Amino acid sequence: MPSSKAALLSKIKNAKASVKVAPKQQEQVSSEEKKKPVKVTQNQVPKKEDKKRKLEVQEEEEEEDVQLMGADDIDLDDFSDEDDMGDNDEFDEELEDDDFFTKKKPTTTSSTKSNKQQPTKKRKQEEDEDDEDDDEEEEQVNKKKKKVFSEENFFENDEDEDDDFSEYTEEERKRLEQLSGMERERLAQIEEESRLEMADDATRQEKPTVMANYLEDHEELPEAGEDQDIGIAGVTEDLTKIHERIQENLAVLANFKDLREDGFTREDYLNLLKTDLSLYYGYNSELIDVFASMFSLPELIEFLEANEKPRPLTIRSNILKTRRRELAQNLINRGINLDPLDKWSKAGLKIYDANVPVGATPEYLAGHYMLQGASSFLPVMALAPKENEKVIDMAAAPGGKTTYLSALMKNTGVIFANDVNVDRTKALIANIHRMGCRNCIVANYDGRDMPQILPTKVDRVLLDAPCTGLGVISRDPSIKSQKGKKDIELLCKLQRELILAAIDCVDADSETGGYIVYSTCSVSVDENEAVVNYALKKRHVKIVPTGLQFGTPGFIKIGERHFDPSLKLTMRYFPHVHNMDGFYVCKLKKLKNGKKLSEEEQVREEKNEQRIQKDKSDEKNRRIRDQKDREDKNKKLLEEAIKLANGNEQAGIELFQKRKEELSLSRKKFKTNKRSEDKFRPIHERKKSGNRKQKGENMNYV
Ligand SMILES: C[S@@+](CC[C@H](N)C(=O)[O-])C[C@H]1O[C@@H](n2cnc3c(N)ncnc32)[C@H](O)[C@@H]1O
Repeated sequence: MPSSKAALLSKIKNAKASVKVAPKQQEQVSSEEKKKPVKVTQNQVPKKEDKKRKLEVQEEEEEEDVQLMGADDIDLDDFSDEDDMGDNDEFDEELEDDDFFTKKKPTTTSSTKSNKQQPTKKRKQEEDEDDEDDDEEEEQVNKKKKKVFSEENFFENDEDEDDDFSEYTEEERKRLEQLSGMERERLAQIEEESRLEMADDATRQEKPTVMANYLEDHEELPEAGEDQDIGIAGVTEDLTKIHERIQENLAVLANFKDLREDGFTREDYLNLLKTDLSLYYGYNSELIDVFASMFSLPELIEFLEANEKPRPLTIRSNILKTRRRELAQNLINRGINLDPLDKWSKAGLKIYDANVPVGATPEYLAGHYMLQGASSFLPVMALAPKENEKVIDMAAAPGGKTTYLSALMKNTGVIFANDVNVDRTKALIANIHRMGCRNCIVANYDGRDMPQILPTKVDRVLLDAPCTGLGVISRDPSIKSQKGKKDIELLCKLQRELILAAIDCVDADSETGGYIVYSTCSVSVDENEAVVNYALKKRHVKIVPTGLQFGTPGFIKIGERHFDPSLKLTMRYFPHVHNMDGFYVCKLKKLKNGKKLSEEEQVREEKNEQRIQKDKSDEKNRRIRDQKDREDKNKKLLEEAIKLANGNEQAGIELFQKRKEELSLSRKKFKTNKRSEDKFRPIHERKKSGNRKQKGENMNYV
């Protein structure tokens, strides 16, 4: 340490002493109290013994909790499926002798709760480690401090001095008393300056050197959206190093003003971060861009991390064939370790582990359940079809949602289960049969054509649209590298066309329904909010609440893009927030049949309508005029005929009628001649003469 700094610190010690402890107070402190351990300040670590005791108490309490909630004592009412059964009397009656109430689940179930126990142990271990860390840290801090002050040779024998300045030698106290107020102020100022200087030193020492380190190993910084070689040409750096750089970069971006390295912009750091994220997690740069535009940086990391872990395995019990508690019991007997899915579902079961393949049990083959991700329940619950309704599942294969719709409708009404992919309709048909659904008609059309094909409008439509699958990356990691902006673009065009078709299939005047649910298993805004926003502009629909108990509201603003405020009624589900597949659910109510036009289209349409009306009235006036002309002509002819009959009215009328017949005959002859001539003339000329003929007819008509 430079000697000037040592001198400065020595002054500070004196100043601290003078400011902190007034001589009078000092006298009041008994010698015994002086020997007491220094009081614990905010930054100090609590004593190990206290911490240990606290942990023991905490652990005892948690053990009690775990015992109370132990696997053997699971409340079997949790398996009730009454809600989903609706008012179906057959299922509503309680099973009085249901041994589910008395039987305990096999002890293997305890692993279902081991999640609850684990944290306690883990926490204790962590706390112990923390304790050790804290102690080590404390020791190190003390060592450092001792070192600093021993350099000053000031309080070198006083181990506690830097924790508290309450103990001073007689000599020091005398010196303190001699200090004038001004000196104290001056020294306080010096202390402050020195403190700032030291803080600055510390910051400088801790400042991460992300960019400098990167440029030591690389020729230049990565450009925005640049994909780095990974796998094929070999990973350019080891992942640990990339991970460390990600952490440091995040720290810099979180405190950019203080931690940035000179000469680098925020954008440089962001580009490097995105490149590192795509290398570390194995995404193409386009997808990282898509996600980075949706989440804050810490949330982006959480999302990417969540995609690395599997989601819980869930099944949906089929109330057309069984009750959930019955199914649960049967599966437990087969060694499957499960629990009710959650409060919000009366049909779902969460599987922890199984000794048998869950997709091949006799119960599965008999259609007692469907293997289905928890988030796939949600669009069907939002659509909430009623018994005896007409419903379309526009993109239905392999039928997870169709079969749920069928169960909620208790096999009544009709479901048009459609899918454009003929191979996938085979799986759809198989599932419909296995699950005992008798109200489904399977169709194989492009959903966009359905409004024209279906003979009738329906009460509700589910459009579980084809999408990029950006919400189910943990199930299919190939999405990370294989999907990009082009896929999003193509799919959102199809999604827009499908959503309009779905709306056009619904009867706005349906007495029980008039609803459309749009869902995807993608998290991208383009495939979700942007599609619904488009539909709001094109059709007479409004967004209504989904009726789902949880979820994150849809985006109404992202970057520069703004959507209709009602989009906050739509629901999003994220792997890192809800521990389920990423999903989007929007419920629409159809207000009026027909298209909704843009302002420009409306003006055009109105002008067109006015023109049609004008044409109609012109035609009417022309007819009246023609009629009047004919009457005038006839009157003139009759007068001429009477004149020719020398005033004999009767003879004049006869002459007039004869003349009319002659005119009529000559007109017929003219027509026939024209037609036979026409046969030998080219079509375009015939048309022309036809036009002329019409005009001529009008002129000759009497
Ligand atoms: C997300 S999957 C549907 C999953 C299904 N709803 C379920 O729960 O089992 C999307 C489906 O849309 C189908 N599809 C794609 N384009 C379509 C179109 N133009 N019309 C109808 N279906 C389409 C795909 O074949 C695919 O089966």
